[in-house]
This record gives sequence, structure tokens and C-alpha cells, in this order.
Amino acid sequence: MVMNSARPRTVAVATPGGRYDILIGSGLLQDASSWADLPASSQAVIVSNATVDALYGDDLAASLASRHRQVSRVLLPEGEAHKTWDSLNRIFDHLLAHACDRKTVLYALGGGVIGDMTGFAAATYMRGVPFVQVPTTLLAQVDSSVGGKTAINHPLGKNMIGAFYQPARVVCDLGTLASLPARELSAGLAEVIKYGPIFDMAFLDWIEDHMVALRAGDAEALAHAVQRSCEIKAEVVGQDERESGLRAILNFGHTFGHAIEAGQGYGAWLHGEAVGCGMVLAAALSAELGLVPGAFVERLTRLVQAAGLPTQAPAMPDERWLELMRVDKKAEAGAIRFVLIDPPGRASLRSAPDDQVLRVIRRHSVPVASAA
Ligand SMILES: NC(=O)c1ccc[n+]([C@@H]2O[C@H](COP(=O)([O-])OP(=O)(O)OC[C@H]3O[C@@H](n4cnc5c(N)ncnc54)[C@H](O)[C@@H]3O)[C@@H](O)[C@H]2O)c1
Ligand SMILES: O=C(O)C(=O)C[C@@H](O)[C@H](O)[C@H](O)COP(=O)(O)O
Ligand SMILES: [Zn+2]
Repeated sequence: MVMNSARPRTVAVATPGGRYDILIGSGLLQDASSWADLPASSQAVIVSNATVDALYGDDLAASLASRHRQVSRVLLPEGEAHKTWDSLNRIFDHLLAHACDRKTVLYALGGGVIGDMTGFAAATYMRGVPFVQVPTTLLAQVDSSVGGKTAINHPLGKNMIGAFYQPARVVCDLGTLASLPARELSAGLAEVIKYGPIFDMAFLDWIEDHMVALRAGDAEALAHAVQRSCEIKAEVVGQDERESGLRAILNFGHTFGHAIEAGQGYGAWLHGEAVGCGMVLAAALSAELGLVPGAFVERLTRLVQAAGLPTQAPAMPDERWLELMRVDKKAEAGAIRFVLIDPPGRASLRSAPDDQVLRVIRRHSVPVASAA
């Protein structure tokens, strides 16, 4: 399914704190000799879950064995509903039980849930130990493994407790995408699509032309999607690591999306599904405010649908939507702010009158009355 490229593609991420590489290729898990060059005297701890560990845990552990004096694994319960303090504590329990010191390297083997929690554990264990992102979902390869946002959820809001903490390296083994369920591949495509409207409309054209190939797992198409997405994310994070301005564009679709995830109960909608639908709502709000033509909303809606993602939001009462969106991290002094498109290919952070926001939501969601 995915080609065996001899040399991995490399994308560099440069932040004020240092620089690291994203390696993109096939067979990387099985051969860590080219990339696991952190202190050999250190312990390695692989953080994963049972599903991913069964598929790739042995490969990674075997390949790290020659690079580290000891390799151990800690498996967390699976899914968004477990992106919690309890799971985080399991990592700390393991690290302390194995006498892990400050040189210990954590390897996040899995999707964004594992990556976000491993990063947070690495940021805080002994006030900071190195970690390597080994993303195994499309979503994690194109987005969550890059840029150093780490977090856990709170029942009242997504990613509410976390830290900015960059990985030492990101290793995207495209071969792992072969075992990804179709629904998870679609979820990853949402974050790929995101980069078009906010940054690169030529990439949006390319995604439209290659959607069938991407969904079929075409190796070249996936490799390009991962590389271009990482290039754009690296460029944005390089300019604004801590989201004091530009980086907020990466949150396109997320004000609505996070409200859907928290409002429906974490895990009911996948993050990528909520973001796909959230982008349709954010584009529609951009049109409502006269920033983009209606044709752009229709184009984005067709593409999100073509990716196999929902474009109609779940039924929630108006007040519930507003309550959920008011806790968004971009809100200021109680004012909800959205990433809006203006014009296609560029985005900015804006607030909008509640009645216009609710009108857009009503137009693009299941009516509350018919929800039951
Ligand atoms: N830090 C960031 O910048 C950032 C960016 C985007 C998303 N996120 C976060 O990422 C999370 C979503 O990540 P996700 O979509 O990867 O979900 P996920 O981590 O829940 O993984 C999806 C599912 O796929 C399984 N899986 C993983 N790799 C597999 C493989 N190769 N083959 C078969 N099954 C596999 C997992 O066990 C899991 O059940 C959310 O919590 C979101 O908030 C963070
Ligand atoms: O890297 C970023 O910046 C992003 O916003 C990427 C998003 O896709 C991602 O879901 C992120 O975790 C959302 O961040 P949050 O600050 O809104 O929790
Ligand atoms: Zn996201």
C-alpha cells in the first residue's frame, strides 16, 4: 500500500527554543538507527495503547533496543474519553516505578491522544524530559505531532490543561497508515483540508484532485499530503510558537468543533469529524459576515463530504452552543472568537454577533426538535 522510500523526506521546525526535524518515510519504525540518536545511556519509555502496541510496539521496541540501555512500555486506555489526569498519572506511575531519570526519552507511539498526553507528561516529569513523536494516524502525522501543543481534556472544555513543549523529533512512518480504519483516515483528512483555506489554496486544489487517491491509501498521495501539511504547520509554528497571533489560524473550525466534541461527550465525534463540520460552519460564518462568497462555502462543504466527514452539526440548544464556545481558549473577556476566512487562502481571528453565529449553526445542524 505505502511505498518503501529509501531516504525519508525531512521538514524542519525552528522555534525560539531550538530546531527539530520531522522525518517522513516508510519502514522508519523498524530501523531507528538513522533517527534515534538521543543519549544512548538513557532509558526509553514507549507510551501507546493496546491497539497500536499490538501492531507496532514490538517493531519500535526492538529497533530502540540498540539505542537505549533499557526499553519499557506503558499502555494507556484508548480513545478521546481517556485523555485525562488518570491516564497521565499512569505514565507518571510507570516512570517512577522504573526509576526513570531526567535523561529518559519518552516515545509517543500512536495517534493524537497518545501524542498530546505523552508530550504533557514529558513537559512535566521532573520538570521536563525529552520526547519523540511517532505518530501512527494521518491526523497525528499531519498535525498533532508537530508544534508542541500538549494537553488533556476537562469535562467542560477540550485541551484545557496543558503546556507548549516541543518534541526532540517527529518520525512519521507512512507504513503505519495501512492499518488505519477508514473512519480515522477521513478524520485525518479534515486537518489536511484545513491548511488550504487558511494558508494555501493551491494545496486545496491538489487535495480536491487527489481525494479519491488519498481515501484509497495511495502511497504517493499520502506522502505528499503529510509533507505539505507539515511544511505549512512548521512555517506557522516557526513564526508564532505560543499562539500570540498567527498560530491561531491552525484553529480554523475548532471553535465549533471543540464545542461538538465536549457537548456530545468526548469520543462520540472524532476530533477530525468535529473539525470537518466545524470548518463548514466557520466558512459559512465567514460568508454570513461578507468575507467570502457563498460559492466558497459550497466548495468546502463538497470537499469535506468527499473526505467522508459530516457537514451537519448535532442538535444542541442555542445556549449550550454559546456556553461551550465561551470556554474556548481563543475567547477574550467572554467574547467568543472564530478563525474566519478572508479571503480564501488567508484567515484571521474575529468575533461575531451571537445572533449571526446562531443563525449559521441552525442552518448547518440537525434541528433540536427532531433530534430525539
Ligand atoms: N497537539 C496538537 O497540535 C493537536 C492537533 C490536532 C489534534 N490533536 C488532538 O489529537 C487527538 C486526535 O488524534 P487522532 O485522530 O490521531 O485520534 P486517536 O489518537 O484517538 O487515534 C485514533 C484511533 O486510531 C487507533 N490507531 C492509531 N494508529 C493506528 C494505526 N496505525 N492502525 C490502526 N489503528 C490505529 C488508535 O488506537 C485510536 O483508537 C485529539 O485529542 C485532538 O485534540 C492535537
Ligand atoms: O497546533 C495548533 O495550534 C492547532 O490549533 C492545531 C489543532 O488542529 C489542534 O486540534 C489543537 O490541539 C487545538 O488547540 P487548542 O489550543 O484549541 O486546544
Ligand atoms: Zn485539530
